Amino acid sequence: MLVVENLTKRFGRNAAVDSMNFSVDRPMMLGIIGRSGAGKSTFLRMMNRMTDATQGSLTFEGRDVLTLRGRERRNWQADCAMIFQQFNLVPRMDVVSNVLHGTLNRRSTFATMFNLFPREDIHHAIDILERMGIAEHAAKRAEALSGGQQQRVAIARALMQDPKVILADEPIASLDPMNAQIVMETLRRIHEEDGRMVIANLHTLDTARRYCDRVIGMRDGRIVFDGTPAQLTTGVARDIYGADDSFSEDATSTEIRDAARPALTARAAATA
Ligand SMILES: Nc1ncnc2c1ncn2[C@@H]1O[C@H](COP(=O)(O)OP(=O)(O)OP(=O)(O)O)[C@@H](O)[C@H]1O
Repeated sequence: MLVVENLTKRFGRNAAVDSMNFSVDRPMMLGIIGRSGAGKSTFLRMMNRMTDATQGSLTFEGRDVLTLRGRERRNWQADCAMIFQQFNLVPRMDVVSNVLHGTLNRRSTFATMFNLFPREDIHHAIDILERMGIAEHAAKRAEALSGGQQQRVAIARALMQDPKVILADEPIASLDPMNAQIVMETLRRIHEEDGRMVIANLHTLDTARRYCDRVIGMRDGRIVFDGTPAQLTTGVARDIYGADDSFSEDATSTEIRDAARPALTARAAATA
């Protein structure tokens, strides 16, 4: 279904992604972990065609993604929706209009200029917001919502595209543990109920273990681990994060715990 071969992205002499190879044969929840700068975002951006690869190939259901041009490329970007750490909503725009912006690629310039949305799209947007548990906020400005609610609006906007794949670039890195859990459960539910593939860059081991079917570990642009959550032992994690014997699982945890002992993220651990 997804085949990645020798995928490489160089920025000058630096290989952000270095000969990445893996394949996925069914829709699943795939987590990509690794310390800051490992190449996780660059991979998602190549898959979504926001960044061009230097070499290699990526095919999805037989579609040669990296060679798509024009309308075909835009169609792929609709099939492959992306959500981001900072939500990327229009803060002063109401929630339902933000969600409706997920249909932009199939609307005319005229309709876009005057913010005209077909009635059925508006109903569909509200149905999706209901599914996300935030329909009562539909008329509020996006900036009035909490981070967790804003991320669910961003997921709703992605679902408006009816994508085959959702790419989530550190979707919970800006959220408190409670909201992080709600957002991860939402992504898991979208995978299980709709059969969509979810690929999520994650900073925390326990999140990857808990929600993903398979985990890829990256270090310096290379895949250094590819396996099940059960195979992701502390020793393996130490390899991925490049930490020494003092590496502690706690340092990569977002578990809800005593507020007096806030959990450090892996990013914090890696840069500490
Ligand atoms: N536009 C760019 N120009 C130059 N170098 C870049 C660019 N984008 C990324 N890089 C470099 O590529 C490498 C991988 O970056 P990338 O953002 O993919 O890592 P990451 O694992 O997603 O890290 P983070 O978790 O901090 O986002 C880093 O060394 C980064 O500095």
